[in-house]
Parts: sequence; C-alpha cells; structure tokens
Amino acid sequence: MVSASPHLQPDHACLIVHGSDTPGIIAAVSALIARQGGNIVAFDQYSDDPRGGAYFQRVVFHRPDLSAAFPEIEADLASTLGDGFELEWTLTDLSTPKRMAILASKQDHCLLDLLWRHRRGDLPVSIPMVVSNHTTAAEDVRSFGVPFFHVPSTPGPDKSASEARILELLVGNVDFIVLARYMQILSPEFLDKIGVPVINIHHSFLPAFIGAEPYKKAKQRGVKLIGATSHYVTSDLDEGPIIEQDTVRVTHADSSAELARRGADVERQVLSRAVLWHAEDRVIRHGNHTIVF
Ligand SMILES: Nc1nc2c(c(=O)[nH]1)N[C@@H](CN(C=O)c1ccc(C(=O)N[C@@H](CCC(=O)O)C(=O)O)cc1)CN2
Repeated sequence: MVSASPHLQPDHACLIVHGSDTPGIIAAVSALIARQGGNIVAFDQYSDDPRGGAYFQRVVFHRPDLSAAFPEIEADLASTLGDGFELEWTLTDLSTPKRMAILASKQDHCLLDLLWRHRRGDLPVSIPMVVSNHTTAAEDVRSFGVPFFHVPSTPGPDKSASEARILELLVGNVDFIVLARYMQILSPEFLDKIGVPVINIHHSFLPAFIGAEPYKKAKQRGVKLIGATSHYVTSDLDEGPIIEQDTVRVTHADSSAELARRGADVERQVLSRAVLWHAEDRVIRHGNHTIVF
C-alpha cells in the first residue's frame, strides 16, 4: 500500500558520496550534475579531516525526465568519482518510495504510529506487509489496508524455523525492515540473509539498559531521565549504529508502568524520525556510527 507523500519528489535524485576527502570533490560533483542537466536543490557534506579523512556528501538535484537519464548519469558518476577520485557513491530516485516491512510483537504503539503516519502521507514509503509473532494487531493492521502475516516464534533458542518463514516473506520484497518493539533477537544468519537495513527502536537511552525490560531496570536504578534509541540492527544486541535518540524527564514517583507509558511517546517520535531520515537517504553508516544529514 502506498500513500502519497510530500516527501516524494518527482524527477529528484539523491546522490550519496563517501570516501577519502580530497580537493575538487564538490567541483567535480557540481560540474557533473550541471553536465547532466540537473539542478542542485540541497547539498550537505562532512569531513572528519580535510587532509584525507573520511568524507561524506549528500546532494539532491532535480532533472527533467530523470528516469530516462539515470543510466547516463550513473555512467558519468562511475567514471568521474569511481575512477577519478576512488569514491563510493549511490544514486537513488526520490520519486520512488522505499518498501518498508514492519516486524512487531505485542506492544503495538510504534507499529500503529508508523501506519498512521504513513496513511497521513508523512512517510515516503510503501508498506508491503507487517509480520508479527502475535496476532493481537492483525485487525488493526488490516484496517490500514496493509497485509498482515502471523509467524509464531519457535520456543527455545532455535529460531531458525520462524526466521526461515520471515525470510521467505521478506527477501526480494522490501528495501528495509523496521522492528517496531519486535521482541525476538534476530540471529546473525538472519541478518546475513535478509540483505537490507534493519532499524530497531530500543526503549532506553542507549547505551544505558541494553536488552530486555529497560524500563524496569531504569526504575531500579532511580533515573531522572528515560529515553528511546533508534539504531541499525547488528548481531551485537542493541549496539548497532545509532540513528536518533530522545529523552523525557521522570521522577521518583513514577512506577515502571508509568515510565513505560511516558516512554512510549518518546519511542514513537524517535522511530518515526529515524524511518523518515532513512527513507530520505539522510543516514550514512560509518563503522558503528552514522552521519545524519
Ligand atoms: N540481532 C538483533 N536482534 C534484535 C535487536 C538487536 O539489536 N540485534 N534488537 C531487539 C529489540 N530489543 C530491544 O530493543 C530486544 C528484544 C528482545 C530481547 C530479548 O531478550 N528477547 C528474548 C525473548 C523475549 C520474549 O519472547 O518476550 C529472546 O529473544 O530470547 C532483548 C532486546 C530485537 N532484535
């Protein structure tokens, strides 16, 4: 299901460039875009050391009849940046929504928030399916016109059967996956096979309270702030590259249930920002960090 979004921009492309900083990159990219009939509408860059450190650049440009020109632009990029500067680059068409699958468990606030924002056109994505290890959200998901698949978690440490079914549903059909309070730890084998980015919302201000039940741990610790963190998923639980975080103040009088209630609002805001920025190609992974333009 696709909802029209103001974020989808016809005949607009997003160019991401990264590699080692060197003089002339901006001149080469801007000359290439002009040569290819494009007009730059947004530009940002970051270098951690102008003397050859890591370099990152995001350029959005408009070009009439973009899809017809795409192969020629890509060929020019390959010769100008690949051969000329030995830079890595990706070019995406911003008029095409990314396909986002959502994995969920019992907690539905992040799931329903994403579906609601998508229906309003606030997220430039399509949602081909929701997969959950519980059936509680099935009716709600289908009410948004989104297919729902129940894949029960196999009890015990061996999750290969349920993961195989999830892979069967997802591989080749999605551009990224969001874990909306999905409470199963994904195996390294799953992460190797899925082949697309996986974004998680962890209900704590990482690196505090990694793992299960962070609100209970926060209450036991007597914190004055709780938070949420959206990060890319790796085999190191809740330690993947952070995309977005936020916090909210709490007091000694708040029970762990109240922490969870107050934290849910932060989770929803943090995850939706992370999903929007990923969908707009604003997030570049750099080791275990991210550059967010
Ligand atoms: N490979 C990864 N998988 C997942 C990650 C991750 O970072 N890497 N994040 C988690 C989400 N999560 C916290 O945000 C989390 C979920 C579940 C658990 C956990 O201990 N789960 C138990 C089962 C719990 C249950 O069935 O209710 C388990 O899997 O044994 C910890 C943290 C999602 N997956």
